[in-house]
Amino acid sequence: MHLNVETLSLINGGDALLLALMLWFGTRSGSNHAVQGLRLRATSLLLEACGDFILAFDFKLAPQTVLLVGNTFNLSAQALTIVALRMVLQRKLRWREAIALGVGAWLGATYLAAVHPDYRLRVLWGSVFLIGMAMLNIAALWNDRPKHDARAQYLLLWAYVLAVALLVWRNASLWLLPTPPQGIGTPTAVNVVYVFLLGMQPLMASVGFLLLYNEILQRELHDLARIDPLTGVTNRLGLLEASEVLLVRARARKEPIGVLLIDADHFKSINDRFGHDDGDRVLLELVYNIRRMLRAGDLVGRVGGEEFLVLSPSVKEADLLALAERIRSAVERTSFHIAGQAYTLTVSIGAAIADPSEPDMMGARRRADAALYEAKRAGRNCVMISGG
Ligand SMILES: Nc1nc2c(ncn2[C@@H]2O[C@H](COP(=O)(O)OP(=O)(O)OP(=O)(O)O)[C@@H](O)[C@H]2O)c(=O)[nH]1
Repeated sequence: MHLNVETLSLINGGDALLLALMLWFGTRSGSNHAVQGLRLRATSLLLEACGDFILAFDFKLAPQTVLLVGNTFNLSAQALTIVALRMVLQRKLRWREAIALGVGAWLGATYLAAVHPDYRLRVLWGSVFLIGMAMLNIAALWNDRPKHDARAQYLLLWAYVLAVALLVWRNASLWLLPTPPQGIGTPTAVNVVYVFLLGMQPLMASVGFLLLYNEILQRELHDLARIDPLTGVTNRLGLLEASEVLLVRARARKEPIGVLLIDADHFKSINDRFGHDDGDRVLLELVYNIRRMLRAGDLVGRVGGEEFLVLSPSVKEADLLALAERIRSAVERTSFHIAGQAYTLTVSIGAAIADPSEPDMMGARRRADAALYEAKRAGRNCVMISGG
């Protein structure tokens, strides 16, 4: 079988076109920016396919047309991919940088083809800009990467690192070969390998994009399942998982964990007087007031309607009581604005200390519950700590 650059380009163009159509039709139902990113990627594949077809039929076209039009398609595709990837990752889009790199590459390649023809210099010029584009993608994938469950993100990152290596290899080969090719259409080993690997890039990058999209969706679902939709704090499931992590850490450090159970007093009367919507707003303000009193490592979660749990690692009893008192008094001093009127609210708090030797947090949670019950019985708006 004889595989030349034209045949490979025809196959590459067909692949890119098919991928573009699949990606376009497969993302028609969604509308979030990750989906818009995939659609932009489909558009860039379409442009890539056009560039490949130009190269496949270069024997029918004037060399200047091949160069000018082919480069326009390919560089636009690369620039769009930068923005598409950033859309999927929800990063700053960097349209300006993408366009500047594309235009810079095109102008230099055109000059080095029409005015001062030098194939090696032209490839070098183009490669510098393509490496710049790949670096923008690498930066998007590397910065703010999640600590866990980021396999697809790393995979795509390595694919771009390999693309940079391929460009370096191509240039090194061109400058070191005794008889370098005079154009990409010349059937040398370097050109064939380069075009072959370049042809795999639409498929690899598209699979990478889809894996990344799936990974981002999984992460969002994971977070959504652990966040209370009204207040934005951790829900019961999130608290359960976090308390296991905190307990493991507490055992390693041999330090206790403080537990606070905070319950709004007479919350039913707020709902009855002002309605559920205003009651929801009061809950949001209450959470804000609890959060602003916490230390960096503390965690607050919603365990029930108007009941919140605070986990405070590495605290002694006195510090925990001081924290509870700070929260109680902050809420008491706050004016909650409901229907244009200032309204005060109080909270009762039950506190308990979880010893790191305990098998789980359930015992401490029960003790905090009992202390909360005592606080309610004692007249509310106070803090009680479990005796053990
Ligand atoms: N607005 C709003 N109200 C809620 C929500 N979840 C629970 N509630 C209300 O919270 C109130 C809790 O009432 P109770 O359990 O009687 O407690 P309370 O009125 O705060 O009285 P004490 O706890 O005994 O001081 C009920 O009216 C619930 O409808 C919510 O998400 N939004």
